[in-house]
Amino acid sequence: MSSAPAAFGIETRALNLWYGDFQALRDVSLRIRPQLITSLIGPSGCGKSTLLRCFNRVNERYGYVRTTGAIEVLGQNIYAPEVSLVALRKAVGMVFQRPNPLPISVYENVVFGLRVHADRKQLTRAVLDEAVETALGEVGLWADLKDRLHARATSLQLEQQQKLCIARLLPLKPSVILMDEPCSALDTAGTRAVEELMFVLKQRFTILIVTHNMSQARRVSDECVFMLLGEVVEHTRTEQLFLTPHDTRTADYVEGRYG
Ligand SMILES: Nc1ncnc2c1ncn2[C@@H]1O[C@H](COP(=O)(O)OP(=O)(O)OP(=O)(O)O)[C@@H](O)[C@H]1O
Repeated sequence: MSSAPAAFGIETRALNLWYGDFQALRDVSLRIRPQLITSLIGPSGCGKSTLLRCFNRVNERYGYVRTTGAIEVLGQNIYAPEVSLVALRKAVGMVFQRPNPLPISVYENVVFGLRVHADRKQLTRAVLDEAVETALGEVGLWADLKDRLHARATSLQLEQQQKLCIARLLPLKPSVILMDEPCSALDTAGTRAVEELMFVLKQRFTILIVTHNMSQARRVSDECVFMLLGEVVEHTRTEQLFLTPHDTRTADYVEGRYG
């Protein structure tokens, strides 16, 4: 993926997606700005996760998925023949609902992506050590884990596991981080900790988060996208979407009248 400056972190035009005969996304045209947090909100089944998964082309693992329209990440068409899935997934990292560190050490989790993507000859012990210290430092885990780098990642607290899942994206220098309900397995303290981390990370990335939690969308996001039945109903500044939405369907949703 090229790193040329682009006005939008993600842009879609007339994006449609079908699971077999069922159309899950309808004519989605969106511009997601970099250095912001954008939340995708809407009732269950409206297509939030499907849309998120378009941006790293994960939906394609199902043979019965068909997509039309355009998707650009940092100005580059992600379906262009010269874009490999490996390069795309390096540029577009993803964090899931349940923390999913690999059942290996903390250290090996952080360098896993480098071992897959980077030239082996360049991966000296010093390079790997530095990558681990930097990535764990960026997510605020270094002080807690520097003496436990060889502990099994799955033995950490859930909050630490989720931060580790974010840390392991960073050595690959992504431009976009997708988060699908990243706090739904965490308690209040863990949720706050991950939200604070998102504020730090947004200075460098395009962050797109799916959340069911309206308070969280209000707390963390600069912009919100409200979806209904596979369509984008409204995309605007968070404050506006919650206080003075344009569309009555948005107002009904944020006021809790359905969904
Ligand atoms: N792999 C799949 N195969 C077939 N249909 C699917 C698949 N994944 C999702 N769908 C359908 O596509 C629609 C959108 O689902 P999606 O999970 O994207 O919605 P969502 O807004 O993220 O929902 P939730 O908030 O419940 O996670 C739903 O009707 C769902 O049943």
